[in-house]
Amino acid sequence: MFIVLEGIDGAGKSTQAKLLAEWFENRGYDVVLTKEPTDTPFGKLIRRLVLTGGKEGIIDGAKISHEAEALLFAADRAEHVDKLIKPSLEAGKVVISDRYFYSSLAYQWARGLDLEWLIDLNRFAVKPDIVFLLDLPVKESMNRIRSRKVKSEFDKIFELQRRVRENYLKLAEMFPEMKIINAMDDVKTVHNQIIAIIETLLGEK
Ligand SMILES: Nc1ncnc2c1ncn2[C@@H]1O[C@H](COP(=O)(O)OP(=O)(O)O)[C@@H](O)[C@H]1O
Ligand SMILES: Cc1cn([C@H]2C[C@H](O)[C@@H](COP(=O)(O)OP(=O)(O)O)O2)c(=O)[nH]c1=O
Repeated sequence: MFIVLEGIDGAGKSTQAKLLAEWFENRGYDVVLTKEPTDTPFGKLIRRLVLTGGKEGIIDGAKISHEAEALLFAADRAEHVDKLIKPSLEAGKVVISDRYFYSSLAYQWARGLDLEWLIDLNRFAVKPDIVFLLDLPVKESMNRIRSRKVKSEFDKIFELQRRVRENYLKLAEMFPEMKIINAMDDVKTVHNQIIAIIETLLGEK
């Protein structure tokens, strides 16, 4: 089974991914907990070129184009799918990924790129069985991760996150595997919402 967690920064994805992995492990499943951007050289390249502490990616004094950003995320994902996700699924493991191609659709679309081009670019990515979209107002997510962000960047980040949240909600209407979870609730309640859906899914398998 392949499960993905999506949502804006600070929505609770890594918290819920860990809890979900433990839930499966306690039931005897072999679990692979992973994330994008990855920790491979491709993911490290993205962190160095694109995610420079909340600032725009800069190479030799020039900003990286949004197209180049999208291609870097897709290259990291192609390696992720080929080297970890596909082999793990073929070995019968449960794969839980904190972010996947839906992040590229939501974020790179919010940067002004064409959604159809982004969907085409990511067509190689195997479809998950289910995607939990942890949805919450940007104000709440920003409160949760206040310490992570530079204050001067606050307004710019807020506006981008607002667009990203809207994009995710639009994507949830286009991709039936996406389930919207109210991430405003406490950690345990959000976990229980996720588990209820997983149990239904396991019952169907
Ligand atoms: N349901 C929740 N209610 C309140 N705080 C939460 C909740 N889930 C996570 N947090 C806290 O919010 C912060 C961001 O959570 P995290 O799981 O790292 O989000 P993400 O991986 O989506 O960026 C962390 O400090 C975490 O402990
Ligand atoms: C996977 C992915 C992430 N992102 C963005 C979302 C986040 O703001 C950022 C980094 O992801 P994040 O989950 O914050 O990773 P970390 O905390 O380990 O740095 O990258 C994209 O813009 N496109 C993508 O395809």
